[in-house]
Amino acid sequence: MRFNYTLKELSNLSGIDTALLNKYEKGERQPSEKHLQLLISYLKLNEDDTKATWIGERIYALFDDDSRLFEKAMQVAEKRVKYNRKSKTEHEKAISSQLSELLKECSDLLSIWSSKRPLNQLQLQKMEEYFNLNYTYESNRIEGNTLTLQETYLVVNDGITVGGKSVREHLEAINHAEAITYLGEIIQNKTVFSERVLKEIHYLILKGIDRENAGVYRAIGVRISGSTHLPPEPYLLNPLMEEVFVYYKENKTVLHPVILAAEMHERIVRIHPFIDGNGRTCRLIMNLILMQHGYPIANIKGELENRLRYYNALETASEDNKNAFYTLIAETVIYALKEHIALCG
Ligand SMILES: Nc1ncnc2c1ncn2[C@@H]1O[C@H](COP(=O)(O)OP(=O)(O)OP(=O)(O)O)[C@@H](O)[C@H]1O
Repeated sequence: MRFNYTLKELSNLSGIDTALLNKYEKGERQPSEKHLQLLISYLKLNEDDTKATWIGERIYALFDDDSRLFEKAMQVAEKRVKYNRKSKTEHEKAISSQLSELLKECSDLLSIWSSKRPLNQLQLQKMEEYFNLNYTYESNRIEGNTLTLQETYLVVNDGITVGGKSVREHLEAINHAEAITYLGEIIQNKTVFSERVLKEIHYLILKGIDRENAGVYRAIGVRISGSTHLPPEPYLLNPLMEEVFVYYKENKTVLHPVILAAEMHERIVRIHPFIDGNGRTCRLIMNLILMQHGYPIANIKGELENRLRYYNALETASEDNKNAFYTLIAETVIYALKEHIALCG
């Protein structure tokens, strides 16, 4: 990498230490992603070419002379990239006529629900409290939390400690409720959904439970209990998650919002970027996208039959058949809309 400034000048501009800049220039060290971005902007480098060279160097350093491992890893990466680049037409192919009907029903019910609004402030607040609490209860129930709906209410609303239940279970209820409030703030502030937002939501989920891993991608391999799907190795997380957000950017105005929400849930949970809390975080992401489009929270129920349907749909989705997962989410959205409409009379 050649600089058109003296090291001192560039250091003053970019805030990068001169000794480090010296090593970057001599090729003795690779810049971090943050430094690379700074260098691209201050040196006015071609972003794509510079990033491609940088990634190439990192891959080379990672595999060194192990060409067998290199080829295998490249195949995995290529498969992922192809998967992420699926076009709208391919999505449409995955949508059965029955699912198209369900999506139409979602849109029609949304129009009815939108025409019922605005409700008076108190009515809206009461409804939100009711649905948000149910959502916290069910989402945590999927994850294995044993607090009942009533207990969840007491913990979240009255700060009451329930005898015989662990501190962790209490924190999970409080954290999830807080994460829903955060979704509301994102929508109100019109914050764009990004990787930073994803990590902030995850941070809220694990806050006070696992300080080290809250809001941070995992550094070790994970397995999903009961699933044959093997999430990617940690060194692939950053590029894969970057792809997910490229996908989001490219498709957010193209796909039906219910499909977009389901896709983002499925794509992120398949990568399983966090050590724990992936399910709850992905369900929150899905709901953030739905809410951004005016839909109410889609609450996947935690009772056994429904939980199994949810897991099975994710398992077949990881084998590239997403119809069952899309259908589950569309039906959950329809149920939520009908509940909301019924409550408004
Ligand atoms: N076959 C599968 N492929 C991809 N993801 C799956 C599969 N089966 C289950 N999952 C997802 O993985 C989640 C479990 O991951 P993890 O334990 O990190 O999340 P959690 O939030 O702690 O728990 P939970 O998701 O049960 O609330 C499930 O909730 C579901 O969303």
